[in-house]
Amino acid sequence: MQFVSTRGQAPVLGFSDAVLAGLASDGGLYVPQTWPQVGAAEIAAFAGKPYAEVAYAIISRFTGDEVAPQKLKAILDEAYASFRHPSVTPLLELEPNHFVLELFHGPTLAFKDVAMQFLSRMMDHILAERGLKATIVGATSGDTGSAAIEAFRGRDTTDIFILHPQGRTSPVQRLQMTTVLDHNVHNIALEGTFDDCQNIVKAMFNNHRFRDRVRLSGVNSINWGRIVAQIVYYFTAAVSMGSPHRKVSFTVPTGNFGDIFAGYCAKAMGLPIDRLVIATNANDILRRTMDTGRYEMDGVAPTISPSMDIQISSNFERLLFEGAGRDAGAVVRMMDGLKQSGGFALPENALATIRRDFAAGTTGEAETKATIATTLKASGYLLDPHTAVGVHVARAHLGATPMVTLGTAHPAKFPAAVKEASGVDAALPAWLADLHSREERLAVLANDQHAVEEFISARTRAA
Ligand SMILES: Cc1ncc(COP(=O)(O)O)c(C=O)c1O
Ligand SMILES: N[C@@H](CCOP(=O)(O)O)C(=O)O
Repeated sequence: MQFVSTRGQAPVLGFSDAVLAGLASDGGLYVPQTWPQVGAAEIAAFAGKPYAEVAYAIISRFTGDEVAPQKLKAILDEAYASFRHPSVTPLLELEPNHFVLELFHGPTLAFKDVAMQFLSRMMDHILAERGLKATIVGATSGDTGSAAIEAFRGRDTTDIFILHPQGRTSPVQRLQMTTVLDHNVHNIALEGTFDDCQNIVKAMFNNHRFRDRVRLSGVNSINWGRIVAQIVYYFTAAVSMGSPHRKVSFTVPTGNFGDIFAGYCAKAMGLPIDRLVIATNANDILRRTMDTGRYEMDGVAPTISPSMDIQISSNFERLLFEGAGRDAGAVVRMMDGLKQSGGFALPENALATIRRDFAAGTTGEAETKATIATTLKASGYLLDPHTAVGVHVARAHLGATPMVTLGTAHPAKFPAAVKEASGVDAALPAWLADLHSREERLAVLANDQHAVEEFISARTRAA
């Protein structure tokens, strides 16, 4: 399997090189050259299989012969043994025809663990085989950072540097990152927003001298290695709802568009998905884009679902590439518009294609809190604020087709918001119970690419 950049100028790469590259050298994102297909009989046969086995069936289509079958199986078995639920990503019925796919049974209580537990082992394997070390960078609004740090901590092949927006994550999210004191873990609290963190990460990738000198690699969902692992749970969820004989819709609390793009990939591979519903919080750039056909930035407002406080939704570029008929030139024009004037109009063909597969809705702050409270009262189920954004939007899109809302985080990651909405204290699990008394280590840096590069250069072992 080969991977091409959405901007058409970077070299075509195999799986391992695409994973190590993270962002393509032309600033684009890697996507598979073609979509491998999974036939109806094979989908049906996934029923009742262990999660790691389904993961192998999906992911091996992308790794091809680059990773030996036994090695890939071992990586997946180990990755999903770290989950505290035997199904890994269990599905429960919230109300008639509406289900929640719980993606938060991994070590850091958010859906990011599903991909990160795989990616860290895969990168470790690729680097060890080549006798290399890499510098991992990531931008986080809270969950990617903790999942990445947990997955990469203590590894010899990598040093990891995570940028989070100072004061804009929940305290639990921050502590899950800053209390990990392993020698290869470095936390940077940036004086800026998540978008600033992500801009600096992308700018470091586009500084080719720096990128090559420290052997830069990324763990945000710009890395194809993240997306590929997130495709799997769309298959397991749909199969347990009766696919391929029955269509299923998904509502996805959305920020950087990685999670919902994985749903699009599953559909492109043959999974009978009806609608993919984008659920945004008050930072509703994607819902507005769907309504108006223009992607227009207008500032980020802090919300009680902070992991989705995003304006520059990186993976939307992958969808634009697909929607525009894989016209890399059109993608470059749109991304230039974003850089120069903070917005762009979608070409008509792209908008029509995207509207065929996707719908969108927004949940405001008051509605998020009300959804947490009313859901608890009606069904005894405690939602985290991100999943609540999804549940509220999903309810407006319920129909004959079963709807699955992705449960992206555990409520205990956002105790203040959950308590305010429901009166309930969401307790951390035993392995995190002493989180608030652990020692913290972090560096506060200005929103300045040069300062971040100097910080990394002085500490990485990969240079
Ligand atoms: C809890 C939670 N929900 C939803 C999202 C949005 O997911 P994505 O960025 O893949 O759209 C995030 C962050 O990515 C998150 O941490
Ligand atoms: N919400 C994310 C933001 C980064 O998203 P990613 O999926 O691209 O890594 C977070 O929790 O950090």
